[in-house]
Amino acid sequence: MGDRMKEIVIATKNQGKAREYAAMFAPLGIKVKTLADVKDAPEIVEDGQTFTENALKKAQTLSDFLQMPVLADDSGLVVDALNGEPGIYSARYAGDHDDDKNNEKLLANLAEVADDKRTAHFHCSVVVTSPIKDPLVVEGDAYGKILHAKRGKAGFGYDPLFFYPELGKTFAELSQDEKNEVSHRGIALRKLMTQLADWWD
Ligand SMILES: O=c1nc[nH]c2c1ncn2[C@H]1C[C@H](O)[C@@H](COP(=O)(O)OP(=O)(O)OP(=O)(O)O)O1
Ligand SMILES: [Mg+2]
Repeated sequence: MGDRMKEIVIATKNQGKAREYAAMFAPLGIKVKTLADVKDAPEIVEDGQTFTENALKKAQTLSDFLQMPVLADDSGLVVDALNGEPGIYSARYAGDHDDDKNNEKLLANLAEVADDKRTAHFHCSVVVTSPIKDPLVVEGDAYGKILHAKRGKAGFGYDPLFFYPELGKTFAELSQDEKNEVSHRGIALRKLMTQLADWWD
């Protein structure tokens, strides 16, 4: 990592994501800032057709505004029995960023679906852009199953319904470090780390 890279700006309003990035960047001595720390940040409309398009738009909009490198994360839950829904619409599936309503709608739509058909994965596209360089793009996926009721209080979003078979727990039953070790976001960020220092300098 370049000597000057002590801080990274993430184009996110999601405090759950921000906590996860903060935990993963902390051991590297890198502090995380988010849209909450940026004054008069431009509005970003997530109208892409893919996670990666949306992440590119979030990052590029803010790095053009700040004239510095910016990271963005577009992520969501892809449910096989629902033809990939909610997918890129995960944040506004039922209510706009209403996790409880989103989880209720997911359970309702899966009510008739048998256990062995409740497979799903979380996807995460992470992009780093700059005003002058080609973007870095990485992705990660975590595979599991959707339960019939919530379990656990940690995490955010769909975590309480997402059962991760390898650990026999939902993502909401994992500590921050445990989740980062296996999550779509952790996988994507570890891929990014292998390229970020070269890109940054
Ligand atoms: O690890 C996760 N655990 C549980 N749920 C998750 C996770 N990762 C994404 N998700 C869900 C939450 C939200 O419903 C959507 C993300 O939507 P997404 O647009 O990427 O994020 P967002 O709008 O909350 O914040 P922002 O765009 O400002 O980064 O997928
Ligand atoms: Mg969003």
